[in-house]
Amino acid sequence: MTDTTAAATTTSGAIAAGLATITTEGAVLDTWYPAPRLDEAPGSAGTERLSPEQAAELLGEHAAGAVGPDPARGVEVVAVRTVISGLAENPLDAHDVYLRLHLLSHRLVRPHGLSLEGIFGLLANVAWTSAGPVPVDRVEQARLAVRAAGGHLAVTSVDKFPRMTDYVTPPGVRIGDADRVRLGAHLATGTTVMHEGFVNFNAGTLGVSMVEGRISAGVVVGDGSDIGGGASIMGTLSGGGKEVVSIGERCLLGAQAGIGISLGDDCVVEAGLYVTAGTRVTLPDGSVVKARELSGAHNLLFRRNSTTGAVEALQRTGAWGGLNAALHQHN
Ligand SMILES: CC(C)(COP(=O)(O)OP(=O)(O)OC[C@H]1O[C@@H](n2cnc3c(N)ncnc32)[C@H](O)[C@@H]1OP(=O)(O)O)[C@@H](O)C(=O)NCCC(=O)NCCSC(=O)CCC(=O)O
Ligand SMILES: O=C(O)C1=N[C@H](C(=O)O)CCC1
Ligand SMILES: [Mg+2]
Repeated sequence: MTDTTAAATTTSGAIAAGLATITTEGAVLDTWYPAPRLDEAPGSAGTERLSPEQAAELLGEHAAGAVGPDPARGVEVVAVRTVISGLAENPLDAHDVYLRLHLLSHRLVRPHGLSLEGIFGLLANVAWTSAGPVPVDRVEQARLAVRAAGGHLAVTSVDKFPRMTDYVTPPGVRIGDADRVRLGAHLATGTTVMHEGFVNFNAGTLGVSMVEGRISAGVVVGDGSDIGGGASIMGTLSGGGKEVVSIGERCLLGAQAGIGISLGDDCVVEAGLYVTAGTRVTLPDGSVVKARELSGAHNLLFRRNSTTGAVEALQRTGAWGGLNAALHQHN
């Protein structure tokens, strides 16, 4: 796993061997790729099943014990090798999508560095359980089978994406609640995601950050920025939003604040203030602009004037204090 996040050239592809969970009807529930890699000339796209010898060679001697049918869950685990010929091309199937999500979480590709077009149609909805992925219509059968063996089936989520840490556990990060980070999140070294924080797929941090709020799909947060408790960064997957928001370096999004425009570097949003693209913002000279006109500007403080109620953007002076180094340097 590299830590430099080679900005993926969109011409490159990827190759990985992995273990896939497949239902008796042939639906792919997941594929885990322990060591994916980028490749400039990977060959033709697609996924092939591996022979036991190939699986041992590419995944290690323990692969043999990890494959085979699991009647309790109604699935079979198979060893596969997946090739993506070009990351700019759209994903072909669920194996391909899983490899792309792994590339992001392994920090081999930054958010927006590959196509994720159509992924919701390619991914199965899965019950993510303590016994592994289970088809949603087989949960009760799996629960009984696990109980019959003296166990207890925990279902942590029912979703198209598993939590990242069950597939990729990047070094140099802290995550208070693993359920809050989906596979496909990109967490740079020095990032801490506290329990209230959330990081979606194709989104995340590019440097040291404190994340106590929500980083929506497509959003990237620059080095040195702090996303305060319960803060919201608007996404574009639902609700009509069109602008993919980014947060620059050394920004502070205050607790319970929200932002629907991009922030440049060294910006602060007051705790509790939600700045949407259409918010009318008063500037120091008294003029009023829509917040979208300030999108990406550096060094601004957004606040709601507590005597007039007007949202104001002020040129920032001084520092908000920055991140507490002690919370990040030992990640
Ligand atoms: C907006 C700021 C940045 C302002 O702070 P500053 O330190 O820059 O300024 P200040 O010293 O408070 O104020 C400077 C001057 O501006 C005035 N002033 C300040 N805010 C004002 C407002 N809203 N309207 C009108 N005037 C205002 C002050 O009275 C003062 O005036 P004079 O000059 O006349 O004296 C702050 O209030 C804020 O919201 N910070 C965010 C902190 C945060 O949320 N961190 C994330 C923690 S996350 C967390 O804690 C987790 C908890 C959780 O889960 O919720
Ligand atoms: O990184 C941590 O750990 C943090 N802890 C604080 C707490 O426990 O309240 C909040 C900020 C980050
Ligand atoms: Mg939990």
